[in-house]
Amino acid sequence: MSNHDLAAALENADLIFDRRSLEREIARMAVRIRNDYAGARPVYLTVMHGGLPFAAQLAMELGQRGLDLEFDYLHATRYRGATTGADLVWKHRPATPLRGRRVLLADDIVDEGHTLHAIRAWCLEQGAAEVRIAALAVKAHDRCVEGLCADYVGVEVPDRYVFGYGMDFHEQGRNLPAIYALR
Ligand SMILES: O=P(O)(O)OC[C@H]1O[C@H](OP(=O)(O)OP(=O)(O)O)[C@H](O)[C@@H]1O
Ligand SMILES: Nc1nc2[nH]cnc2c(=O)[nH]1
Repeated sequence: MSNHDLAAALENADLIFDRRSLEREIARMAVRIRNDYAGARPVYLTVMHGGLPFAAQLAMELGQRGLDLEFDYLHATRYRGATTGADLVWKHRPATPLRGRRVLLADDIVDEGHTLHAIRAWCLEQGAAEVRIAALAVKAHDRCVEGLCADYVGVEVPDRYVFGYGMDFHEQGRNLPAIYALR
């Protein structure tokens, strides 16, 4: 049994976005993305693990609107189950050649922005023609890396540790269909 009990965390957290409101925001985001990528077939990179539920939901909304995607994924982590960030560790890099391609990154959250900043830089080093970021959530504070800004954002979350809809509480709770913020 983990020291970090999910049931206790839920008791000590506020539900800030339920599934219906998140999926409504994802559908809105899909309309913008589909319009921006008309005639294109982007490489769609899911940032594991946290980006998985959001990336799946967004992909379906895009497919419904006629935008085809080339799927691949990567895993770069700096939290590794903890609630504060450290150095970024790459666990998997995408196999798809990125040279000359339009890349769309799908991740759950931009907090301090270090993760997506490094991932975007790596994609550009690989020769990507363009890299855009779709994030389910951005955290409201002024500690974000300069120059890192998501192109497509679902919701803004408070400056508290959040979990659910892909985001973990000590590697638990990723498949909760809502976002919670610890008090
Ligand atoms: O903006 P930052 O402060 O860099 O934090 C955001 C990153 O943190 C989380 O990943 P994490 O390192 O927890 O890996 P995980 O997706 O495997 O949980 C999240 O999925 C983002 O990728
Ligand atoms: N689960 C989770 N992961 C994060 N990575 C960066 N910030 C957060 C956060 O608030 N919650």
